[in-house]
This record gives sequence, C-alpha cells and structure tokens, in this order.
Amino acid sequence: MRNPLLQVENVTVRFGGLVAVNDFSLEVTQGTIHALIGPNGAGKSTTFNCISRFYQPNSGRIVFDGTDITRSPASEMAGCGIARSFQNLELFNELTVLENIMIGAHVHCGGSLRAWLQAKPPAVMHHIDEVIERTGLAPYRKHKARNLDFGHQKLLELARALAIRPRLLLLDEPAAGLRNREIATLDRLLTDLVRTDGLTVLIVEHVMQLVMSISDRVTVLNFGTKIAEGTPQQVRNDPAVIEAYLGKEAAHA
Ligand SMILES: Nc1ncnc2c1ncn2[C@@H]1O[C@H](COP(=O)(O)OP(=O)(O)OP(=O)(O)O)[C@@H](O)[C@H]1O
Repeated sequence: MRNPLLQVENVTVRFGGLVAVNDFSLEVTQGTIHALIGPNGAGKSTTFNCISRFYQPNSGRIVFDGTDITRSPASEMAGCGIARSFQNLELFNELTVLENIMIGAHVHCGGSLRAWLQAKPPAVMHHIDEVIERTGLAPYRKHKARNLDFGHQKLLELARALAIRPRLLLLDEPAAGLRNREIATLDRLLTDLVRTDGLTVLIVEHVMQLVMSISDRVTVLNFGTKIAEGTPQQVRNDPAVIEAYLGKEAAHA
C-alpha cells in the first residue's frame, strides 16, 4: 500500500450559518488520480480552496507529505510541490503561451519576473519545452493566450501548473466546456503524467465520462459531507450517490 501524499483530516468550513464542508476527511495516495465529485454546491471547490490554502478551514488539518500545511500561506504551495488550475481560467491574456508557462515556472527561481523572462535559463526552458510539447501547445507557442480557442486555453492553464514540476496537481473542472475529442486528449495526458511521471492528481470534475475513465478512486460529497468513496465502479452503483444526483426515486427504481 502506497503512502498518502495528501491527508485532509476532519475539515469543516462555515460561511456564516452555512456549513459548506462538514467534518470532511480524504486521503490521496501517491501516484494516483483521485476524483472529488458531487452535485452543485456540494463543497468541492471549498475543499480545494482549503487544500490550496485560499480558504482557512474553521477546524481540521491538511497534511501534505507528512507536513501540516493547515496554516501555510497559499504563496508557499508551489514551492511545496502543489499546483492548481482554476475553474475559471486565470491566464494572462495579453501574454504568449510561452510567457504564461514561464510565469508558472518562475516560482522556483526567485528574482524579478522581468529579468527571468529575459534570461530564459536553459535548464528551465528545457522543461518548459517538454511541457509545451506534451500538452500539444507547440504550434501556439508564440500566440497570445486570448487568441487561443477555449480548449487550448484550458490546456495552457494545465501547462502552467505543470511548469512548477508539482508532486500534487489540483485540477478544478479541467474538462468543463471541452469537446469530446479534447476530453480524450486530457484523459491521455493525465493518465500518462501519473503512470509515467509519478504525478498525483486530485480532480474536481462534473464530466463523468472523464472521472470514470481516469480515476483510481472517487470520493463523493453532498451538502458538505462525504457520502461515498471507492473505485469508479463502486461509486457509480452506490444508491446514496444515485440519490444525490438523480433523486430518491431513481435510487430505488
Ligand atoms: N465565499 C463564499 N461565501 C459564502 N458561501 C460560499 C462561498 N463559497 C462557497 N459558498 C457556498 O458553499 C457551498 C459549497 O460551495 P462550493 O463552491 O464549494 O460547491 P461545489 O461543490 O464546488 O459546487 P459547483 O460544482 O457548483 O462548483 C455552496 O452552498 C456555496 O454557495
């Protein structure tokens, strides 16, 4: 049994009177793809925001590779080896594909961003070239982010996260708005990154076709509470999950 790379322990998040995440625990095993799913408003993004340290949980702990990061600032996450993509694209629209990815990689290099963009250190550029190649962005290297179609913008968001050489990749709805062909590309890329490079992925996703195909394990949230966990097959057939998505009648049909 491989070690957990990420442990979320009894996390609760309240927004005023609303309990968005309720005593939630999760373990993500190193070198696996773990999906966090659930209906709208279940608390998935809130959990993600706690892990990436944008939100502070009211109680509970978040442990990454044995270190308690519950009080660490979001700005330290990339340095720890945690990268994330956002549900709404957070690209620098006026910069090129290459520049957007270089900004992702800058986190490890310190110094001024301008000097770094001009210096282009060979070792880092080699890694960036590899990321560009693997994500299929090579033909768009010099294109401004705003001129890419939506599918390539999503890939650029992923490429920028990969540029920091993360150990844990947090993906918030990477397949949202993608066409079937683009989802198949994403499926192959993520599977390859995990199987070949040993990356660990925690993915929030509504596109079940992708979740069921790539995930080693799936955790289901509803109203901030974990209602099921297991292999894609186990979760797909779980009456509590069917009820959460489709209602009581469907679960007992
Ligand atoms: N900053 C916030 N302030 C107040 N309430 C919030 C905030 N963020 C989320 N919520 C509420 O917390 C609950 C969980 O929201 P969250 O965005 O985590 O759900 P989700 O599972 O990611 O949903 P979706 O799939 O629609 O993105 C919802 O009821 C939401 O309205």
